[in-house]
Amino acid sequence: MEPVNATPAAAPGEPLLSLDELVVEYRTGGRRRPPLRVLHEVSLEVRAHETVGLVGESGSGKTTLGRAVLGLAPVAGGTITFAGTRIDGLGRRARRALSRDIQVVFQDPYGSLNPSMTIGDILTEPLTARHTHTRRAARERIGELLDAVGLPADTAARSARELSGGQRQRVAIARALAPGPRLIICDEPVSALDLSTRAQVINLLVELQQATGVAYLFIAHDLSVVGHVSDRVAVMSRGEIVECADATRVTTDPEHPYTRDLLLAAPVPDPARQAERRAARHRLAARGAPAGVGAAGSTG
Ligand SMILES: Nc1ncnc2c1ncn2[C@@H]1O[C@H](COP(=O)(O)OP(=O)(O)OP(=O)(O)O)[C@@H](O)[C@H]1O
Repeated sequence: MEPVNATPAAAPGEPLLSLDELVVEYRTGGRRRPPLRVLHEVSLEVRAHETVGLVGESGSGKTTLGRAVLGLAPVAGGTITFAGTRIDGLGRRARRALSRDIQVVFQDPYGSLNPSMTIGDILTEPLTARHTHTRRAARERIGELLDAVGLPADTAARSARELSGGQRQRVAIARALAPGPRLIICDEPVSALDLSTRAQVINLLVELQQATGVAYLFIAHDLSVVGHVSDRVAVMSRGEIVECADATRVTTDPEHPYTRDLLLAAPVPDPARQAERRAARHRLAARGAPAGVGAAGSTG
């Protein structure tokens, strides 16, 4: 049987994930055309037990950064280190072993769960795949996981298509938690949910972190959501991190003009600020961001 933890544990505050001058390039037009550079020498650290928010306009490279950590994007330069071990360029087997430590929750709760499987089977897979649990132990663990994410035990017998978006996202979180990871990449985990469900799922993620000590890399385009859950926030624009600091600082006293525009573009009830907000959204649009960036499900 393989060891329960493939990499040594890190104490709270110690570096867990480190990106050092990471470059990602996609080959889009065959060998003749130069590759498309999507991440430009990005450096970022996630410490054990902390949440780092990654915010930026659509197309800035946030998902690509998460995919690079998961070994799913082509790294053309720099390094990725997890708990002291270099993980860029790992072979398939080592990458599979690492999947115990690094998990992911995607945005789309409708696309990320196989509708032809029961929730029990979906949760059994990560528990038995590496022989860490017998089927019987897995059944017990599934009960605990469902309870931890606030779902009744009989959810195990249901299929994903019988569940709401919020319930599905809870299952996706339970699946990510199943192997006992030390880092979960949350890629826009609440963007597809309605406002009240968003708050519930965010609170759940915060509670689970307090209970398990898991670290999050929390990717979103909405600075208010990211600021709420994160210890530190990194702001990404056009494949570069333009600002990275304490979450309160970034959301109340940002240094970079781009971060200030992200904040200003967020929806506010105060009509006196609407003109300011429109101007910020125009500036963001001029940089290539869509008009909705920074505005959580809002208009005007
Ligand atoms: N497989 C791919 N092949 C070529 N280009 C890609 C690929 N994946 C992403 N890109 C490009 O990389 C850039 C960054 O995309 P990415 O999805 O990382 O941005 P994002 O900040 O996560 O955006 P969003 O918030 O819309 O998800 C975009 O220009 C995108 O078109």
